[in-house]
Amino acid sequence: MEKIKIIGGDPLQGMVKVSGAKNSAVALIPATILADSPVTIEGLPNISDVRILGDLIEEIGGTFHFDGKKAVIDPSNMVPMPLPNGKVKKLRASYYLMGAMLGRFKKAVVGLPGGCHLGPRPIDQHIKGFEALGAKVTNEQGAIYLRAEELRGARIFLDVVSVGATINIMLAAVRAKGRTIIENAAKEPEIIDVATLLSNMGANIKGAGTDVIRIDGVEKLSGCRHSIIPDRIEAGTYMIAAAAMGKEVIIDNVIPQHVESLIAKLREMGVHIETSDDQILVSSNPDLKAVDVKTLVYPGFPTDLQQPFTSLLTKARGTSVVTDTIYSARFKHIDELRRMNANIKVEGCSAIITGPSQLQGAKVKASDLRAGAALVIAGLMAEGLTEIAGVEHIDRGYSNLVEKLAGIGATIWREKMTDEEIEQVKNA
Ligand SMILES: CC(=O)N[C@H]1[C@@H](OP(=O)(O)OP(=O)(O)OC[C@H]2O[C@@H](n3ccc(=O)[nH]c3=O)[C@H](O)[C@@H]2O)O[C@H](CO)[C@@H](O)[C@@H]1O
Ligand SMILES: C=C(OP(=O)(O)O)C(=O)O
Repeated sequence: MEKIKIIGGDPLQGMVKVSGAKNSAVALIPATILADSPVTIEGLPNISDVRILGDLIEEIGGTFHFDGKKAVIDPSNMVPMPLPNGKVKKLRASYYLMGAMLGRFKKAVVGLPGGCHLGPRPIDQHIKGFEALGAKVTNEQGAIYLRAEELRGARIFLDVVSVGATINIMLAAVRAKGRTIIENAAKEPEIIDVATLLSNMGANIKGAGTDVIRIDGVEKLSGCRHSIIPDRIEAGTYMIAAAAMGKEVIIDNVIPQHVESLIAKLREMGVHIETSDDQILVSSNPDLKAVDVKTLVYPGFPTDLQQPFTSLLTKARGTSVVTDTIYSARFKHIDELRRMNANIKVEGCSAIITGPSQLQGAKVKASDLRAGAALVIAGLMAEGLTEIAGVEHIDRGYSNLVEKLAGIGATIWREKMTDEEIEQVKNA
């Protein structure tokens, strides 16, 4: 086990390159199950979620050759091997194996997924979609059993706007007989990316990126080449780090339109931002203003940036209120920020931050992926040494985070934890 160490206070300057989007990658890889020949995906992030999905692809008989950026996946010899336990518990997106295996084999057994603990994360809308397409779905001892004689297109209205359910239903529907219409669909850019891959494989999908998606089932999907979109959450994380400590930082390989809600909030705080086709320049201002933020579905402010943004707000003058309407309990980072001298209280689904506070280095623990990002940003701002445990959460979603931040001037490194430290963290 490793920890991240940061000596805070260094100004950030230079260019940081964003990797491919985690939340696309983890759907694109399972989507390849639906093809009958090899698929090449370029620009994948080198994160543990991707590597674990690669292992799962191999567990069901596929091949996954990954060089840290490009993966060649051959689905031709895959079989509907049950995956009730094991690696499926290590990430959230293993739920996409349900839709993809159901779509190809008309049956699947997949354990309930893991991923970040953000309060309840039901998958009832995924199951409602599979059932509407004709699958019988049961939950037996924590694994979902899916079976269908045949899949038939259906009209499905999602009760809640869900990224995972929208993509999973698309995966199950692309090879179903007839037309599927998903209403109240999620509109995140990752959904368009997955629809683009499926279309290049031969699927017939219209409307991805709007709240009505129409899919006309086809019999066969074939291999192709696909280039993934940049990670808007990783880009946002570096933009927030730059707003916290940056002289002038250029975020490279970003689609500025994907982070418009963040750009608007940073400008409201007084941060200077310039955008071009695929870069964003962020220059900070020592006197930042407090702002209120509410997380919403895309194109609203993303819940995945709520935690890192909260760290930044400790530096702003006045009182900020951050409300998470997607995950009302996504506040496990707050106690750790308080340990670092932040003045924050949580009321219901809101965090109330009073600033500015000069954060102080401390030993803290990341409880989940974006809590980890929040603590890294806090460590960059803090006086003295911060030590962050729980690095395995950060490794789920950030490719070379330490190297990228060191490359723009941060004093940050990884170190092996001693047995005693591992014990202390486990018991905390
Ligand atoms: C792998 C991946 O892409 N993860 C992202 C995805 O997660 P995920 O796809 O799991 O999140 P959803 O969009 O499904 O969840 C949105 C909301 O709907 C609720 N819900 C969802 C499904 C369901 O069947 N029933 C239900 O009630 C959830 O509890 C949550 O309150 O979108 C989240 C919201 O943008 C992001 O935080 C995650 O980073
Ligand atoms: C919540 C997240 O991931 P996951 O859904 O994979 O747990 C995230 O990326 O912030």
